[in-house]
Amino acid sequence: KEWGYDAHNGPDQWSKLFPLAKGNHQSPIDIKTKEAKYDSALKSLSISYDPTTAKVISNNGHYFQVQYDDKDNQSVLKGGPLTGNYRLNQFHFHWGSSDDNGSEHTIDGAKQAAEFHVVHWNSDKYGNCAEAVNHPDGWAIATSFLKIGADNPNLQKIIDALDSIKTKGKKAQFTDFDPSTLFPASHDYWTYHGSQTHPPCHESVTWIIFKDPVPVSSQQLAKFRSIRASGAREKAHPILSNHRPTQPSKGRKVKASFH
Ligand SMILES: NS(=O)(=O)c1ncc[nH]1
Ligand SMILES: [Zn+2]
Repeated sequence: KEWGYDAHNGPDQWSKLFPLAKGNHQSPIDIKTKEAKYDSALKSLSISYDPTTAKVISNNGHYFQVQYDDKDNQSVLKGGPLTGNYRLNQFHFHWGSSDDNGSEHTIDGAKQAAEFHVVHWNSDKYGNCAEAVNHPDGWAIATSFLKIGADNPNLQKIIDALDSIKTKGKKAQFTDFDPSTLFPASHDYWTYHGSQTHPPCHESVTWIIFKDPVPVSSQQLAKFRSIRASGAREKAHPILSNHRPTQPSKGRKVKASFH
């Protein structure tokens, strides 16, 4: 009985097996832009990725992800709300069953078509990504919203790889990809402390959410939905939607890097 996004194993059921899902610092949340306070102490973000550290694209049955070689600090995120080096480990996306929903975080209640998560871990303090997720300052996730518009050429290499990882458990070699090509031109961001957005839902994430969206065409996004939760020899079960609903903010303050 694996967690998922269907009625029988979806977000409302997760806390039965993963009690952290009922915590007070859960993600995603709704970003109320008028309540987000500008914080002049927030530094500018330093994003430095080596595209050759991209290694493998895989289908874990929940989404597809690209994993990076994180044996040293070749691809790191620093600055912003962060102290020290956060090493790039993987990226993935969340989407919905139609273009009018799909993001996990919302902006003043508005859902975006999809959401891009670039996962990093605190390599100054912890030995690896899995260890870091057990600590409040362990992870940092840089996030951009995808908005329906023109074809995004920076997504095409990913989309062209999806046919090779159609079913759960499949992997394929994938390199020479810089995730910052899917960040907006402006690095204005909101930041708050929260959790992984799916089990085990550890509250170890500094979220860094870019204000401006990046484009994706409806046709490109439709290809995401062809990825399957089912294995090669099982009945086809496309992942039409894999976003968690927003969680109570429980008094948490969202800070803004911009006026
Ligand atoms: N969606 S997320 O980036 O918060 C995540 N990745 C792995 C577990 N949870
Ligand atoms: Zn995610």
